[in-house]
Amino acid sequence: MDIFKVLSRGIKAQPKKNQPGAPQLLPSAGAKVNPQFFHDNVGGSTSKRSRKRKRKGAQANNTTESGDDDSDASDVDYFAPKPTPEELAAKKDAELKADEPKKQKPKLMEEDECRQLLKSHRLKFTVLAGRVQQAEEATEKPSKKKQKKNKKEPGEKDKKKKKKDEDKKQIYPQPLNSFGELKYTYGVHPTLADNITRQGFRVPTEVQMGSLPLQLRPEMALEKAPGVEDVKTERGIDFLGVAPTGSGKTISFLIPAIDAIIKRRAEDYAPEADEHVLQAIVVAPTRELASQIVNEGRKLAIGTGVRVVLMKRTLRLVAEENKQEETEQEGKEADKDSDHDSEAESEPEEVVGSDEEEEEEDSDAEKNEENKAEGDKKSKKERPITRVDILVTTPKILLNFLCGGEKEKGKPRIVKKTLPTVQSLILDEADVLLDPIFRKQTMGIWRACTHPNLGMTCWSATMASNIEALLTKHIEKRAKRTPEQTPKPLIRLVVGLKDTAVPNITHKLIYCATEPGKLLALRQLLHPVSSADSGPPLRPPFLVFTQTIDRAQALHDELKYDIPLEAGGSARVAVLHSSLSDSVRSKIMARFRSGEVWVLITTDVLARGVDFAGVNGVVNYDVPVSAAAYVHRAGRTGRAGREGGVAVTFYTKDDIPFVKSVANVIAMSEKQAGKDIDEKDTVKAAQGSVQKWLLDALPKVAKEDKRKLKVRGVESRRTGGKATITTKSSWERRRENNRREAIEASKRRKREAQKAEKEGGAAPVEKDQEWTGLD
Ligand SMILES: Nc1ncnc2c1ncn2[C@@H]1O[C@H](COP(=O)(O)OP(=O)(O)OP(=O)(O)O)[C@@H](O)[C@H]1O
Repeated sequence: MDIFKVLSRGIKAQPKKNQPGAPQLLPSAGAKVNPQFFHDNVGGSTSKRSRKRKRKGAQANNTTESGDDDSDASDVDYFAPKPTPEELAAKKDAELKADEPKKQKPKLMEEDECRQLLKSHRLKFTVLAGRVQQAEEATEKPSKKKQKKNKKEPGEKDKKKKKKDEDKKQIYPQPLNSFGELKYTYGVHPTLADNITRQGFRVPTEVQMGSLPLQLRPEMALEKAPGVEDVKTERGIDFLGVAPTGSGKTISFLIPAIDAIIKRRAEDYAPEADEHVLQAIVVAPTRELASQIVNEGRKLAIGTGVRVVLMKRTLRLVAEENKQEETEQEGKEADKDSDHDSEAESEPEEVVGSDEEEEEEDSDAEKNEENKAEGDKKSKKERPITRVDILVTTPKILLNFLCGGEKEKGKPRIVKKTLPTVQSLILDEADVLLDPIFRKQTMGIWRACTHPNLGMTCWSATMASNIEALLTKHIEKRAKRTPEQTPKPLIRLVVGLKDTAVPNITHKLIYCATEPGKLLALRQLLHPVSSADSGPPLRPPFLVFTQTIDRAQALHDELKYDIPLEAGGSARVAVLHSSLSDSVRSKIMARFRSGEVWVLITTDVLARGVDFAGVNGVVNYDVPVSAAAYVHRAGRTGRAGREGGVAVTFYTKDDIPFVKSVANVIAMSEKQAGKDIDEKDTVKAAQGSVQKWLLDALPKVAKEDKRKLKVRGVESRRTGGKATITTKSSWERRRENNRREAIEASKRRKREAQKAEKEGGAAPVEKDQEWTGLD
């Protein structure tokens, strides 16, 4: 080793912050983050506990900024003896133990303190359904005349009333102050609790603070809350969690699911019984997200004996035959009562959604696997049943199992099997799972879970009110068919403002006059000429979203040689979409996670749920088709409270109908982050990105058009034409077309000549088919 080099490292002056060469605050820069989003000072003073937490957080931030954190000392002192890995592990364990509160009788917070802490973290709980009073009122149905009259009431009045009612329903349950409380206050199994701390999670995020006590021990969480006399929790609760992207919703549903299984197993222990009984199903819209959930679940379940498995086509589960008549009847009832969304229930047995629009298309690899399996019926019969406690699945693949095969064109599907042992159904990204794209499939799975005490939890960063209403109505209806006839309380937690924000990242809207202009702008981001041109710093790795698979592919073809060979070349740019096979998709994911791929071009298949801790930025090459789509795409950066993420959105004049809603999300995000304080004029916050005068001048888009845009996107980008991604001039494209046509014509002539020769005749003479040369 060069000793001079080592010595010089110790004396080399570190560049100061904000100077060239100084380390930048980037999401991938490290793990020193505070995963909590909000710390408001409520009413001028915060509670003792929250003050304590805030000081802790502030300290962590200060030490990070000043750079004099203890843990960094050994990095600076190059001659200090380095601890062995065993010593480091022992030190970490000791630190974790010191963080835990001593075993003591659970101490609950007083009402006021609780209320202030919840407010300071912007946690808002509402009982959406299942209050005993409500259930009684619901039985006294208003007459049809009265209903009509109510509908005619002026909208403003209705809105005010609705808001008042919602405020009334708000409740203040106990929050989780530290992960240590899980074990000692909420009775979580010690192995599971240890697995949580071992993953390095120190401070619960807001959604974890709010949701874990209620899911684990609802009666205790509501013990000191006022106004909950009519919220009966003996049979558990149903839960709806709406929290920002990257806020830790995954472990919020996995912890209670795993813990419930451990407890049930301990209660119903029978030496001869099968240890693994399917008790929980997690449904996610894409395969990438489903396998990510499996990984998270397995880490949490280490040493607990709980098996978390990813659903596959070839997997066999323990299921019962469905009593078909009963299901039909159920479907008809649901259909009769449906008044706000006919699509949801119009064909109760036809449970599969539109194959065309689905993100989850069958991959070749899976089809081959299936064909092979079908070809050998004998081996299929012999295939053993998979022992599983928690099943993670995409909707279609589980429904195919329940219906006994794939959908035949034009035929309605019947759910032939039920899953009576499932006691917990979890919908991750619930708004998309209950959207028309997946709704019939999700409903089919829900109906197949026939346990009378089935618990339902739904999660997303965005939740439209019609989806929420649909969910509430179905929970209530289902409850009427149970022996108790009353629904469990459905409690909704909203973290921050509902639906609208990605608060901890920088947003940027860039106008490009033409489609090729977008390509130039993207290249400008990749290779900025000067820092002034480059806008916000966008460093690899980053994700680029396009509207369609074809566009993703075309953009990849354009960009793959943009990284110099010396820096990795075309291996640094990759494309991932749903028409690639499963194995290719997972290989690309692994390469992106490991840092080998710097620019990953993709479609909305990666927009939801997928967690890449190191992603520094997101580029919306094509504008997202709705505010929710923007939230999810932009939320792939700045995960777990990491700051420094950037979301850049290009728009052309074709995108005008979408820009307003995107700008509003940006404004809300900045407002939530405290960057803009203008209460009334939300769009003002986005002035840095898009001009307010321009936004004001934009036409309002009709609801129906908005719906069409959401499903189809910008039409010209689907069909190609003007919106084709290419940097070639029209002259070059024409020349290429001519050349291609000439080659094809020549091949055709050759084929025909050969054919004629074989048949013994003369070669055909082509009329008017001369090559006209290059244009
Ligand atoms: N308490 C915590 N402290 C630190 N990091 C956490 C904590 N809880 C979760 N994380 C990490 O935060 C990241 C994001 O979590 P997760 O994927 O669950 O977010 P999410 O809310 O489901 O996001 P999305 O809405 O995009 O699906 C993960 O890498 C996870 O390990």
